[in-house]
Amino acid sequence: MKWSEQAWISATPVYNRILELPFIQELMTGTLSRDKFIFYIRQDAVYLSEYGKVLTGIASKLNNAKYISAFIKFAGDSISVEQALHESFIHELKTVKTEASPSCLLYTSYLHKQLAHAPLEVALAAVLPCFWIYKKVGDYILENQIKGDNPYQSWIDTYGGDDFERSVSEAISICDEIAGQCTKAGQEAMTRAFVMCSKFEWMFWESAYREEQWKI
Ligand SMILES: Cc1ncc(CO)c(N)n1
Repeated sequence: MKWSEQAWISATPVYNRILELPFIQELMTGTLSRDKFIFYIRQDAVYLSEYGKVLTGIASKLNNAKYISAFIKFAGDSISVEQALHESFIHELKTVKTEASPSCLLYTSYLHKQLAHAPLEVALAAVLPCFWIYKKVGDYILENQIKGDNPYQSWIDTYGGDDFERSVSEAISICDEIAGQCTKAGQEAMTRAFVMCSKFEWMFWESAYREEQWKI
């Protein structure tokens, strides 16, 4: 079995809980409150700018030209997606700089920590849920939504469908090729990071629904 197949099996209970989240269910029906969605988009802008830096950092540690250009492209895409979503949902030109919520800070700090201190394959596994879970959630919504006026359709179309699919398959196959050169213990460490970041994806949406604030 490929590493990715086994990693997905390990993360499936978390993925199923993500689909049940009110944020995802209401995003699908279009009933999600605009305030909750805007809170999410602002936090996601913070997230994506850190995520782009982590992807660039991974690129700088890779040795294979094909992988390097893939990760540089992923980093560039994360910036353009952020800009496009920001423009379509937050129309004001100047937005106040958003402070990361506790969940957003936890997730981005974990990614930076893997990049700084973990073996490269573990950092790779840590960024994979960002691709794979979004793709699965985007497809789930596209398949189950009742077509009509959904104010969040451009978000759904960004992650469901074919364009994002190519990047996701490429990220999965790079992880599999690198996992193939790792020991069993190395692959297990990859899976732990993959499951951990899948939990952070759950936390990110769950915290956006609550418009999570700092308690102090
Ligand atoms: C929190 C989060 N994870 C993954 C993605 C997809 O890139 C995103 N936009 N935001």
